Amino acid sequence: MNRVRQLAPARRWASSASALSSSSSSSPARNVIDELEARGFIQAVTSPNLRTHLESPSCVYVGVDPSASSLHVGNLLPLLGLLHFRARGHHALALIGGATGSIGDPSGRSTERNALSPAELATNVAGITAQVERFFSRGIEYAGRRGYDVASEPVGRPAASATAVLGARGIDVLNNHDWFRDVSFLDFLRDVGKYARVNVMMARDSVKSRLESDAGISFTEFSYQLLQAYDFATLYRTHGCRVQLGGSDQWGNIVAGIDLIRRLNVPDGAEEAADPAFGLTIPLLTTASGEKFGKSAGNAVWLDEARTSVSDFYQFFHRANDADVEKYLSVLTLVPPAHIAEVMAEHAKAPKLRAAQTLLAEEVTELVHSRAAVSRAQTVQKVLYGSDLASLRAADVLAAMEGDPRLVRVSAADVADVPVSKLAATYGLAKSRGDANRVIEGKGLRVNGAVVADPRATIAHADLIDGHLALLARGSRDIVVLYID
Ligand SMILES: N[C@@H](Cc1ccc(O)cc1)C(=O)O
Repeated sequence: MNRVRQLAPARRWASSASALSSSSSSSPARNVIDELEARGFIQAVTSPNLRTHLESPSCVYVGVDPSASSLHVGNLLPLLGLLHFRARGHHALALIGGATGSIGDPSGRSTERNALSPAELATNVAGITAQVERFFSRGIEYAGRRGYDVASEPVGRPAASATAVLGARGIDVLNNHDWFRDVSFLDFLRDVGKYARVNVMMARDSVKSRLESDAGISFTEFSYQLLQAYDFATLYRTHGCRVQLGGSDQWGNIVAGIDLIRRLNVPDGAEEAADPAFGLTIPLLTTASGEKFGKSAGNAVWLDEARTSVSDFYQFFHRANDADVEKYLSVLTLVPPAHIAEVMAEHAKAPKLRAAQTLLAEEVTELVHSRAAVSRAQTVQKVLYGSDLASLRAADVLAAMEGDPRLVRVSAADVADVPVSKLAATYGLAKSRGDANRVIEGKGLRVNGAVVADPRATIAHADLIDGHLALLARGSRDIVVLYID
């Protein structure tokens, strides 16, 4: 089940990674930092030297803890950040926190987490690992379609010792349990804890805010920062990875890693010539009204299609507010900034057409699901919004709405000569025929887009879309699609 690459256990790790500057490969076309900055991806960097560092191919990592069995749209930002690095010729590592996920990061949380059972954790690790793999294989193809040179493997061969472990795709997915499982508690206290200063650990935002609360913080969560620091130091040693990317709440953990790398690799008393490693944080994505991005009516929007259907996923982005859509296009898609500007200018002329939201929904759905998923989602969209109904193909609707309870297959005999008020009641659009009659009287029922005037009207074959479809809609929300064989 554990499909990630196995690493040699990290027992001794005092040797430093070889210098990146010795790499003779050609540099990526454009400094990824400029691109990330232009797109509003950068909250803070740990050193101004990061830009120079990234003139040469480098290795960058992002960690994801498996707190659920699927990622949600809120996880997209760091993954897209990593994709930008890969698309600009750097080597990207996605780290699944099989070990850290059993501890729980206190960053950005006001209360202690409930520990996951080992079985839950294993399910989550498997789910998220597969999803991250899929995200990057689709992401690399998507980047290729948006004009990035991703066909060749990244020139990033940061450390001589890393050549053996860096995969040819330029993206690797690792699991930190692969090195933590061989580290004993005593090893950890001796080799890592010795370098950590408790006063510094207590001053981190994630810990400080919890120390002030009545419940305090457990020793377990307090130690989390050291685990993440150890990851960074391990990837530095095994992969020559010198850059970590994370959400803005990850600043303290990233800095803890850089401190540890420095203590382990810069001999006591030596001048710190250069930054041994770097961190870069991404701003928290919020809506214009200040809410955290990624919830739809209080529920997370998942990347797993079994949890959030492709069409709900598409609709979530299609519903983005005018005030948010430009920012989302910048950080959640690889549409070039100049094109975003054009679309926004077009959008400003006729916001009702939702040109910008359509582009956003199309791009993110293509990136996360596929191009075929975009057309399926758009078919469902036409059905739900009653737009351009005449262009619908019955077979497409069947395929796009497969498994959707709003799609009902019936025989011609089920519908022939049956008054529409009865159909509405039978298929759940009204509580009873009386209710249906009242809705029809109030001009609240439509069949294939046309308002029903007479409750006794029946649906003739000629009324069907593409010979098979009768879309019954009550108001703007409730809909039943009858597919008549
Ligand atoms: N702490 C990160 C996940 C992470 C885990 C391990 C790492 O090495 C890095 C990051 C988070 O909660 O988002």
